[in-house]
Amino acid sequence: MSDADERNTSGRKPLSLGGNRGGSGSGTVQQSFARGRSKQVVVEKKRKRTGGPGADKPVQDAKPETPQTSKDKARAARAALSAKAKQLGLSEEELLKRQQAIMRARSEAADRDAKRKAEADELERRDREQREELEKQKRAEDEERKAREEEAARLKAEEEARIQAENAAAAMPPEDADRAKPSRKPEKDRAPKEHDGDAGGDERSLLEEMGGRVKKKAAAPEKSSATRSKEPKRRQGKLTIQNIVEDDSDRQRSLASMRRAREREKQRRAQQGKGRDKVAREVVVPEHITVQELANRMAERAADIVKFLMQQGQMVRANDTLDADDAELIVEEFGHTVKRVSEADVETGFISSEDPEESKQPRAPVVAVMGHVDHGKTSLLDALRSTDVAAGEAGGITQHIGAYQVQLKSGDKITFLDTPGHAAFSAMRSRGAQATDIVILVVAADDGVMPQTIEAINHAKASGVPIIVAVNKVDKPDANPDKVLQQLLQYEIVVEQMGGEVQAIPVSALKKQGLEELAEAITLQSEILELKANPDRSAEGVVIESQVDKGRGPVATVLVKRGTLSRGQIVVAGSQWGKVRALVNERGQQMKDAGPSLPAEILGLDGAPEPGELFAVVESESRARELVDYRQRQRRDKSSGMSSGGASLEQMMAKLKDNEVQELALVVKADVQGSAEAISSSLEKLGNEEVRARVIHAAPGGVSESDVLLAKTSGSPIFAFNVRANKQARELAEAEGVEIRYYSVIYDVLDDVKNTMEGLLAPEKRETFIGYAEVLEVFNISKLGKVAGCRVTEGVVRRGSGVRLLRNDTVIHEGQLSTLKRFKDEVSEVRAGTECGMGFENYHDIQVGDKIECFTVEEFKRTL
Ligand SMILES: Nc1nc2c(ncn2[C@@H]2O[C@H](COP(=O)(O)OP(=O)(O)OP(=O)(O)O)[C@@H](O)[C@H]2O)c(=O)[nH]1
Repeated sequence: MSDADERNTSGRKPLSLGGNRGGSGSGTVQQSFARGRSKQVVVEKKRKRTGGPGADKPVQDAKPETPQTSKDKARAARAALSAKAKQLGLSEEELLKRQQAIMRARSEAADRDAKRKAEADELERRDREQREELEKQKRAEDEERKAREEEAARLKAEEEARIQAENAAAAMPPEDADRAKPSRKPEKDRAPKEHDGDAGGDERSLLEEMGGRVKKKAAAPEKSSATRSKEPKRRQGKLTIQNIVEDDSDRQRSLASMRRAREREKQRRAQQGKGRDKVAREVVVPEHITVQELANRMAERAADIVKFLMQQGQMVRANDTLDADDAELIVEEFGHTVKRVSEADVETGFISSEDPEESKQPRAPVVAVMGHVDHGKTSLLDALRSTDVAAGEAGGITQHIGAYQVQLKSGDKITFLDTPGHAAFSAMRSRGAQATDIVILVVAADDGVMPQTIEAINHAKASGVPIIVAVNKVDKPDANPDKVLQQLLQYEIVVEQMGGEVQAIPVSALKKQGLEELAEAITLQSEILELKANPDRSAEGVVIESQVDKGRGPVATVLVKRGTLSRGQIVVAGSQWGKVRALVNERGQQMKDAGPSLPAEILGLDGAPEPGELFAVVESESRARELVDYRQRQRRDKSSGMSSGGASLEQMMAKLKDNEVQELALVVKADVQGSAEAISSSLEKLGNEEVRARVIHAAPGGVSESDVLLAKTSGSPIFAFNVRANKQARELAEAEGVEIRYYSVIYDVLDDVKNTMEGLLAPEKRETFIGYAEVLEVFNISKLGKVAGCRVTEGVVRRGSGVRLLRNDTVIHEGQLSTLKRFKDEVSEVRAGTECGMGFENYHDIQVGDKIECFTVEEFKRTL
């Protein structure tokens, strides 16, 4: 040790383990040189680094240390070691060994860690290499596959091109075929490219496109199979003609499936389309519409509507009419939208607005002659016209309206309407008043004011038409004109003679007295009224009368109110229309045209219009048809009112239960429209709250087959007034069991119907009391139920008679006496003071002490 210390002082590194214990071992070795020379060399042995931080320190510190500091440190370390050994109770040796052992263990742990890390790095590297290898491989495979596909497509295209070229060559002359071959090839070459491009899109888009092109469709499955599995890849790999054939068979299957897909798509679109239409449809709903028509407009089935309404409790048929509200509900229920319109819009412009004042010219007054029966209306008109119309009238009653124009001596013209005087014609009279400017009220001086005189006054007043009173028959000895004028006061007709404004002219139609004065009065009145009309426009007016003439067909007597009616014009009158074939005046003369206030018969209509209806010239046939169709529809709806319009189950039940009112349906045919109307209005006035007549059809003309059919369906007889049934109608009526009754007097029609209706009246029931019985005992008899053992206390009891069971003087049952026994025998009657057994029909709650009242009921026929 001391040697070492000496050498150290000479600057040599000491060879000691102790001083360099931390990181390296060092010592001196004898190095021999040539020729026996030797040298002491200090050898320092570096220890391997250990992982521990404590272990590093001495090594790091060792380098920059000078030998002096190192020595000091070694000393310090030794001192610390000995201090620590002392502290732990160990010798320095032991502590040193322990520390060496710890160092070794640390070094070994560090080695293990390093080894593990190296292994992990190695594994990662190998894995990466493997992945790279795989990717490389995959890329190579992809390239190979692509190349194969292109090759396959090329071969196929070539094959197809070849086949087509062969076909073309077969079809063409040889030189054309040669030319065609190269030109078609590039086209075919392009085809697979198109494939590739399309294949980029997905399969669904192909289906939706529905191209229907075979090539496109063929590409889809091929591509999809190639991307989906490896199997087709293998198949494609072995590309032979066989392979292409197999591809063809694939294509066949694909086509079939595409077709199915196309069908499915079609269906889906159809359904979608349907749904869309349903929502989009706007349904025009007029005021009335049949179920069928509504179904058509909604593009639904009528049966579906019927079914729907049935579910709602309404029983309708396809031909039944629904009102707009019902139709709207249905339309909305079926998922459509509603557009309500008024069909009446068609009427707009039929009657035009007022003409400008400057276009108007004076016109003749239209005068209606009204009054009570036989007060001399016709005679007065005759006198005014100097023609005898009254002579030709059957039974002396004017059965239809007439219109005539007369020219006075002064040149003034007056149009007269001869309205009938019978009460049945009141409706028509009211129309006459509507068409008139002045009413001449004929009152017979010997008879005075009568019921129909009053009616005429009321009509005239209601329509605001001024009245001129003609006090007729002043020639008669018992004539009292003043009395007539006084009577009229009651009805607010104050004549001039009485200080009023109404003109009253005493006349005698028979003696032709006072006629001029009457004409003057009319002229004066019309001057006051300033009657004017525009003659230079299309004609409008009113139908006065109509009939179906055997030879001439439908004839309508019209009064032109403004404009001028000419032959050849198209006229709509009520619900009839036609081209004016002829215009005839009251004398039977043909006219070319008819101006304002002129009455004329027009021929050429397709039916007889209703009196009082307005007529007008229209510009075209189509316009006429449109109007007439609408009006006829309106009439049909009106006449079928009850049966159509949606009879609900409730209504049906109510109708069945409600037998209180009986209706007698009737069909009336008459010689002229006026008679038909008169009869139907008179008939409808008949009846009471229990029974009434309903005229379902009243028209002029003979009885036709259609009338018979109508009567048959409504279960009605036909009342033919002054007309006959044709042969076919007669035969049909016989076959169908329809009764046709012929009449020539209106009263007979009314009487007959009245009698029939009386037959429909429920007979009157009169009850007669016949006896009382008292219940003494009640027996239960198995077959009969409860039977009362009674004693008849008053009168007589009869089997089958009506009975009332009274308990404490209260009626608790009313019914029929079904059992009446004396001992064990059934008897028909039992008299007072006798005991008997009594049983009720369907009633068994009888108690001892009850009273039984017996009565009979008699029925009496009722009259209206
Ligand atoms: N003495 C006399 N008799 C008259 C006069 N006017 C009419 N008569 C008679 O009275 C009767 C009835 O006359 P019509 O002209 O038919 O009477 P109407 O009011 O037209 O009768 P209807 O058409 O049935 O409503 C006839 O017999 C006439 O001869 C008259 O001024 N003096």
